[in-house]
Amino acid sequence: MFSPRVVSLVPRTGPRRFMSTASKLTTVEVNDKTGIATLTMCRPPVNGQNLELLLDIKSSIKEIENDSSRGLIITSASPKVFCAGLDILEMHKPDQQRLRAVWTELQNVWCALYGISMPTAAAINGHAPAGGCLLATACEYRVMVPDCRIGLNETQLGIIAPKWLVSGFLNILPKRVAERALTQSRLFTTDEALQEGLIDEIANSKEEAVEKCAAFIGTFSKVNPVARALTKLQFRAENLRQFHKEREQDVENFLSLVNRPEVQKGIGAYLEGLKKKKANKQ
Ligand SMILES: CC/C=C\C/C=C\CCCC/C=C/C(=O)SCCNC(=O)CCNC(=O)[C@H](O)C(C)(C)COP(=O)(O)OP(=O)(O)OC[C@H]1O[C@@H](n2cnc3c(N)ncnc32)[C@H](O)[C@@H]1OP(=O)(O)O
Repeated sequence: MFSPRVVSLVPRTGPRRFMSTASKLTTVEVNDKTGIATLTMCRPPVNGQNLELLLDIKSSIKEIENDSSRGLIITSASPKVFCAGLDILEMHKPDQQRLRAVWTELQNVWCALYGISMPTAAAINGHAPAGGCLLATACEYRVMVPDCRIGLNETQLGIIAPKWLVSGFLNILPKRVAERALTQSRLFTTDEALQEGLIDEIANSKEEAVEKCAAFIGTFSKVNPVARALTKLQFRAENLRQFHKEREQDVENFLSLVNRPEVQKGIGAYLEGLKKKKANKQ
């Protein structure tokens, strides 16, 4: 199902690049000068998080961690979308084993990104609903391009974002704003996200967003890395501990929720809506 990764190292002069996986759903590029790794999601058209993309993101995060990079920037190869969240096709009339694996891998990706000790930043070069927002809020810093949307819109699909999924969001936003946003399925525009503190900066292009993320990571150059890492993990330990306690039950909750007839109906209607949108564009 998932082919072994092929790692090809290009010369150490100039930026070093290693293609993460044989399937190429993500790439990892390490800048030799700064030591910062950029993980790019490359599953057109919208980086829908299917099982293979999730496995690939997880492997790339682990690869970056093992390579002892100075920091991690996550971004997307798609021109308009950072990540559209879970691939809705994985949830519609699902294969049960695969659905279980999808949710388990979403948990694994979150856990790997949220709990990594090195500095992390998201260069949000397009829309970031649901699972896209999850990735961005697992990072320590967010830079977003104009005229895009970010947020947790699960209730719109009739599903409930569990506590661990909301914890990154809650690290950033006041509880009151987070509660209202989740219950309203609110997708913040770039300007609103900046105003509320959901993102830290706006950049005019993906390149500028990556540069700003690198500058953020650079601010730690004079900080003791072990002290930094332990401090970060101290802030995140309680959410991670709670997650590990509940992760198995969370998989069962997810399966039972997604399999409910009314939720299946809602997901089907949502998919139809996405298709109609495309037809209206043509
Ligand atoms: C106690 C708790 C118990 C249990 C917990 C249970 C559940 C919790 C689960 C919650 C976790 C996470 C959930 C999710 O991530 S659900 C996914 C939510 N995502 C969305 O709603 C985004 C939908 N997409 C969009 O809004 C737009 O596509 C987007 C991203 C703004 C881009 O717009 P645009 O550039 O105009 O592109 P199109 O809309 O034309 O889309 C192009 C193409 O992609 C298809 N597509 C888009 N999004 C998805 C997706 N998420 N999955 C699959 N496919 C997607 C779209 O249909 C088009 O396809 P086509 O074939 O028509 O070209």
